[in-house]
Amino acid sequence: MPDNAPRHRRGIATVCLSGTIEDKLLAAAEAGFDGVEIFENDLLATSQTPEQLRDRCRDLGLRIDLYQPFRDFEAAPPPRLAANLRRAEHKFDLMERLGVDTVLVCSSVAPDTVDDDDLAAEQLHALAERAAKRGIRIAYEALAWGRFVNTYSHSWDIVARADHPALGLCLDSFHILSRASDPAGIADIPGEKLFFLQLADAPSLRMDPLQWSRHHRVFPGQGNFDLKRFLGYVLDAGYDGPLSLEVFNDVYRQADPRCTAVDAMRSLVALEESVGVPLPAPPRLTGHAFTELTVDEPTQARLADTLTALGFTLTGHHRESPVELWEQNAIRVLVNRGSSSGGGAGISSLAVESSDPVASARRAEALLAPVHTPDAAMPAVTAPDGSRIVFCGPGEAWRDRFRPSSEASRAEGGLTHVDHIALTQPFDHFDEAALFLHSVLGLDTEDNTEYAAPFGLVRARALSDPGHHVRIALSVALIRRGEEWSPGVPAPQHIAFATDDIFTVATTLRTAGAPPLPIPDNYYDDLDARLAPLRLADLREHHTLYDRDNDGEFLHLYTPVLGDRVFFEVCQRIGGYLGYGTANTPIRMAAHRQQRLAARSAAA
Ligand SMILES: O=C(O)c1ccc(O)c(O)c1
Ligand SMILES: [Mg+2]
Repeated sequence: MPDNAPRHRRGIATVCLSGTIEDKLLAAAEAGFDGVEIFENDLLATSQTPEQLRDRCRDLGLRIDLYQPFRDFEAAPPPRLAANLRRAEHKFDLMERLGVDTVLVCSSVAPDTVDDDDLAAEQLHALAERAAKRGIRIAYEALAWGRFVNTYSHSWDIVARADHPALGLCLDSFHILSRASDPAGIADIPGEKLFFLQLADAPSLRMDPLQWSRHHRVFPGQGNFDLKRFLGYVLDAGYDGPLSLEVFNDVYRQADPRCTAVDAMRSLVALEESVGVPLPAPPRLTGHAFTELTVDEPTQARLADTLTALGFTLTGHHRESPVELWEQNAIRVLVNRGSSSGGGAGISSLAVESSDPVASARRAEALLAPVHTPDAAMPAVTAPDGSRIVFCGPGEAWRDRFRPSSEASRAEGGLTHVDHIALTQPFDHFDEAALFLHSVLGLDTEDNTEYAAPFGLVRARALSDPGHHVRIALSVALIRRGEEWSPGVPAPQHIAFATDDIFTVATTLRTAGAPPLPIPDNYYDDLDARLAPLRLADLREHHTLYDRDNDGEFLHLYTPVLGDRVFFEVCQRIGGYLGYGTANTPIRMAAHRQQRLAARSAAA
């Protein structure tokens, strides 16, 4: 898209959003969409008349861009054509009342569909002829699982054959990319024959396309499809209709539609950027400026003890708020003695060093992130999990807010910098959070795994800036956790500190009376069998976990959980290892569980 071209209108299908059509329309409008695709089931379930819906959309500033879907029309056995046309006329009546001029006809899936392109073209021509009389257009879409028509090139062949001005194509990125069709041919289709464009991404899965499509679609940028390339061909063809999102997804079906709509809009803005619509570029990130923990009264002493044992020093007090600054080399932990949001302690802010905090905030704003600028030099945004991300400039201006402690200089312990921050996401916000970090901060996904943990399946996705200065590891339960098994347990979070000498850190911890989280012998026996690390005895002695890949090694240990949710990791990267030791996470979880039970029975 050239810079000065009017931008494409932005749309969303009601099927993307949870709730009834009233909730969906409001959410779409509030997120700034220009139009909607009305999914038939949403219309059937409302008591509003089509005229009322039309007026509601108009009042909300939404154009109804598409009515969908109309199924099993083309290449029906000829005796059924009359009934199909009658069915269509009913829908045309409805569309007139709604004030929508384009209907999506998806390729037939009926078992008795006839394998005959001439018949398909002839029937679609008859449909278009009737539609044209009423000012209606037919957008024909090849479903990836269509009985005979399941590729865009096949659908284009039939549309070209039918040759009617009221008949064109609906292209849906899912159907095209899920079958690994080459989208390059789209550029050769005349733009005026592209009536509608539906955009969806999806994770790579080996799965029947229908199941994949109906349950696992995600918004652009949240999956593995190359939508930038796809959209490039569509725009090259001269398409000038709306960019409309059509995502069938089990999580979004039950999530707050207002969050989903904002997430959806963010995905579209980011996709537009990838095809040349300008946004403020993401400034370079150079590290974690500070991380703030909000801690309740009962947990404060334990946190102070743990930080001390890890080699931190209390170096300052906030001039206005009950916030302490703890430091060690390039690590700054803020301890906010305000009331935590539950669970004893929680990461309330994550501050990154940006080469241009004001530009970071401008980009965030363009991507619909809630921006707070109580201090223009240090703007902040709220992430989907509710935590704050603060953009700090290179000059450490934030330090002015702290009165240095008289008792302490900055310690020079064995921990050097923040390696990563790990945040368990609320069930409904995982894909949204990953897209947020990717688009707003410019982080890229570098690790995507799933594993079976003691309390269920976990999906983990780590994102990092290109220089590996800011790494954020997200995880989520794959299936919503039952409350009975884990009543009120808040999502765990941890900060991982880097060291060049993990065994010395472990020894220091033990000497300080705060030994690392115990790891069972079974783990080390297996480690010996699998990887036979050179320093197995040291690993075992120091309760240090181990991982290795082709590029290097990873050694890591953990503290117990403080309160119910926060703990620390200490890790040492050797060579070019870029992972997070994710394979060891179930071991760590079981060990934390054991420690929690032991603490509980000691208290009883
Ligand atoms: O899953 C379906 O049936 C369905 C319906 C309409 C669409 O546009 C689509 O892509 C899929
Ligand atoms: Mg579709």
